[in-house]
Amino acid sequence: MDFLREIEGKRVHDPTMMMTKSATRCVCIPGPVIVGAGPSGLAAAACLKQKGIPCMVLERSHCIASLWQLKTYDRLKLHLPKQFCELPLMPFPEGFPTYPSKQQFIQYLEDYAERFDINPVFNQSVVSAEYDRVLGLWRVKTTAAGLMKEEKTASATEYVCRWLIVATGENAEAVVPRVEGMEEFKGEIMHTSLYKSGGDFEGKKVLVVGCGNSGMEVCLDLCNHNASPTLAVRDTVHVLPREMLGRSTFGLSMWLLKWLPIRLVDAFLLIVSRLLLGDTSKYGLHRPPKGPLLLKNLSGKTPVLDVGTLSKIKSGHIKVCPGIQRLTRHSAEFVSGKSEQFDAIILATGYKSNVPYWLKEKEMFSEMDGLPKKPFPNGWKGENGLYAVGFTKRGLLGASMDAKRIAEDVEKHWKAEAKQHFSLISRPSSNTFQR
Ligand SMILES: Cc1cc2nc3c(=O)[nH]c(=O)nc-3n(C[C@H](O)[C@H](O)[C@H](O)COP(=O)(O)OP(=O)(O)OC[C@H]3O[C@@H](n4cnc5c(N)ncnc54)[C@H](O)[C@@H]3O)c2cc1C
Ligand SMILES: NC(=O)C1=CN([C@@H]2O[C@H](COP(=O)(O)OP(=O)(O)OC[C@H]3O[C@@H](n4cnc5c(N)ncnc54)[C@H](OP(=O)(O)O)[C@@H]3O)[C@@H](O)[C@H]2O)C=CC1
Ligand SMILES: O=C(O)C(=O)Cc1c[nH]c2ccccc12
Repeated sequence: MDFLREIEGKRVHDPTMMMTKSATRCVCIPGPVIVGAGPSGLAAAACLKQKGIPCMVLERSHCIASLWQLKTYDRLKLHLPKQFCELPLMPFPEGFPTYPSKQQFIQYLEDYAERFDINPVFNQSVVSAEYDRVLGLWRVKTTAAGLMKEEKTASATEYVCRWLIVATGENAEAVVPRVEGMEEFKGEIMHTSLYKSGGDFEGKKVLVVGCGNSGMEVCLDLCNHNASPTLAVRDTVHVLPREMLGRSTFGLSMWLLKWLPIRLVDAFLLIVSRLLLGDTSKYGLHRPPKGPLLLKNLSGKTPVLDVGTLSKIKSGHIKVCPGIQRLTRHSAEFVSGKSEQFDAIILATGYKSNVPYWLKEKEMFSEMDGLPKKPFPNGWKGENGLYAVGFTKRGLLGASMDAKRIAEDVEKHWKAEAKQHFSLISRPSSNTFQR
């Protein structure tokens, strides 16, 4: 990282330093700092690199794409066809199947980082980022992830930069709901981010809470490993077949949306789903009043793309129950008043952004959900060189769109500033300082 310049060692004016008597390293970055080395951060870095703009990527984990490498289950595949999941500037390898496996996707991301020579600084958790109006620069503070408290303070670093690109993702933290009686329950309670395989639950009765794509697929996986899953569904859900009429449901929807209003495309999706899947409400999966694409657009709620779970529900291998009321030592009581014994509980209750915890600038991101306040497609740009990549609720496709826009925008400023800099250094008088 030859473009780094350590501009300051000990910072005597730093209040934390005065308290801890330790040093905060301060590093000045000429280009943007990108927070997060997931697909979004990598895409932004690649687009910048292609334009000759250096950047620094900070990652709290020890590897790239930590969500995919560390927090997803073994049987996971992309559930949108590969052409909708490619990052900019580098297609998937020819031999990849339509729905690449998690391992294939991770390999692609590793190759992507190598191809664009992206070398994130690992084990760096960004704990605060603040715009310094006097300097006109961002101050991004990190601690070394995984260290003890004292060591963390000792290894604190402040990165100073002109542009800050937030790429920490919509899925940065697991949502773990409070359920009455949770501490009494004797079996294991695990969030899907820690779930790997149904093999760990063979022969067990498992309650899966939440029926998004994770909950539905985990039920199928449990079933395939001879466990007995029950799915707790507290609300309505759209289940669509992953494919219809020989095409991917997602691809077909995007194509139809070019010609037809969303209302009609939704009506079409519901008719075909009814023909292929039957009436899902017969099995406890009631559909929302709004159509699947309209609901996705308005609330970000992703329809479930069925990869075989529904047939296991129909055959009775997966049971469906209403939401949980409370837990006891060995059982769950549902809102219907019924209760049932379980050996383990898997919380498929989703994820949330962590931006409000560390970004001190409060204009761009909502404090409520940690997502940009401006609706799609305008959420990528904030004030004073602040950007967001991967917060569109439109998966990897949305992240790629953001990354390209951000790189184009930064390039404008980068060129303008380089020009200014050049004209300053090339002016004869600029060689001498006039006091
Ligand atoms: C199980 C699952 C399957 C999915 N499948 C698909 C799919 O098939 N197609 C699709 O389009 N989308 C899918 N998604 C959506 C998913 O959000 C994207 O695939 C993608 O991972 C988003 O990339 P990202 O870089 O924005 O976020 P992430 O992949 O979450 O990466 C963010 C990175 O930022 C790091 N980070 C977070 N906070 C900090 C901090 N404070 N300091 C430093 N680093 C930090 C994290 O460690 C992480 O490495 C899936 C999501 C899940 C959970
Ligand atoms: N193969 C693939 O490509 C896969 C992709 N994904 C993607 O990953 C992302 C995350 O998906 P997922 O992990 O399923 O999370 P989601 O946010 O999509 O779903 C969470 C589910 O948990 C329910 N829930 C939340 N809180 C509670 C609570 N307190 N009590 C009961 N139920 C609760 C929600 O219900 P409610 O609707 O009522 O809030 C919802 O059904 C999505 O974008 C998804 O599409 C996930 C798995 C596989
Ligand atoms: O996987 C996700 O959560 C996505 O955001 C991508 C996605 C999956 N299914 C969809 C249906 C409509 C729009 C986006 C998606």
